Amino acid sequence: MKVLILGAGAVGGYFGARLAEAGKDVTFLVRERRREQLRERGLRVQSVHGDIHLQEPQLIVAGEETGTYDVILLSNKAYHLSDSMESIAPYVGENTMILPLLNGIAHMEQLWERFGRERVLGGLCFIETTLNSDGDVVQTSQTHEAVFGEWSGGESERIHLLKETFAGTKATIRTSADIQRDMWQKYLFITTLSGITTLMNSAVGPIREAVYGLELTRQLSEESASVMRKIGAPIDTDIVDKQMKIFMNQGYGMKASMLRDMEKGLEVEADHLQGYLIQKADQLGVAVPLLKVVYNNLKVYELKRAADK
Ligand SMILES: NC(=O)C1=CN([C@@H]2O[C@H](COP(=O)(O)OP(=O)(O)OC[C@H]3O[C@@H](n4cnc5c(N)ncnc54)[C@H](OP(=O)(O)O)[C@@H]3O)[C@@H](O)[C@H]2O)C=CC1
Ligand SMILES: CC(C)(CO)C(=O)C(=O)O
Repeated sequence: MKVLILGAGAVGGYFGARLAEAGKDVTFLVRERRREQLRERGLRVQSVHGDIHLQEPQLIVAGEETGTYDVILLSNKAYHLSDSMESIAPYVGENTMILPLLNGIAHMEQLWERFGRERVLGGLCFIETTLNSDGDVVQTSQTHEAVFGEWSGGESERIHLLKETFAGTKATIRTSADIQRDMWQKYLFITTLSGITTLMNSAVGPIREAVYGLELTRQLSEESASVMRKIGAPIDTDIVDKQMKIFMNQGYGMKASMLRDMEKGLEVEADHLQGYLIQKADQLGVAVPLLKVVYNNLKVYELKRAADK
């Protein structure tokens, strides 16, 4: 199978390098500046699971003619979705599968609208990874998992083929028969984790220790879960309890990628994650006061960032 990865950033660079390391036919669709950097340094990954150095990763920029691909992994940030969809469009054929690894859920509707529901799989990833100042991927904790499946559930023939394609890769790339639930639950987890760590400007350890840290984290999770339930999202009844346990088990220095991006002065996915849920909450009459504090904090960051430019 021919695999195209949109973006060679923290997530796409990591999983793409792992696939290439395993000998899969992987091409990265990147922008000009990233292509120059990757041509100069190669694609380097520093990882707790072993480093990788791809000296000459296969690279294209949008518009180059290569024909279509069997599967396209999307690993852009949500605020680059429109551009990313335009960039991949020439490489999408009749049977191409589009597998998004973005956090959140709102991108699914945009992808369905642009490419048709049939082509778009559900997907997500659990990984803590970032780019350093040289553009190398730095992956720092044990989990390095990507999950995919048919949005409508079950395991189809094409999902089976994709699973075989990804087999033998030194990362956990697995299927889910209920990817909708997995995506909503990951959305709940990341909305809470990115919300509380950016609001407190801290990794999870000090938040857990501070006087109201756990209470506020739970409140945030419960607010988002109540919106999701009102929407009819398929989340487990005890999901908040389960995710609080996961929160307790994270390493002391664990941070959401959104906080790492803020620390670097980069754009954040506030509208895509917290903003989307607040919009739904307001439409459905669900009170989400703490979620609004979190979102407002991100909006203040965005305003200050724009003023500093
Ligand atoms: N980092 C993490 O630990 C995790 C992130 N996620 C989620 O994964 C998604 C990706 O995050 P992450 O990898 O951190 O983000 P990064 O910013 O590190 O990477 C995104 C990449 O997409 C590229 N890109 C954007 N638009 C285009 C385009 N039109 N053509 C080609 N390349 C493009 C960017 O290229 P350029 O360099 O040119 O800007 C960039 O390299 C987000 O939704 C995030 O929330 C999920 C789990 C963990
Ligand atoms: C919580 C985590 C690290 C899990 O993959 C994540 O999705 C993020 O920080 O963006």
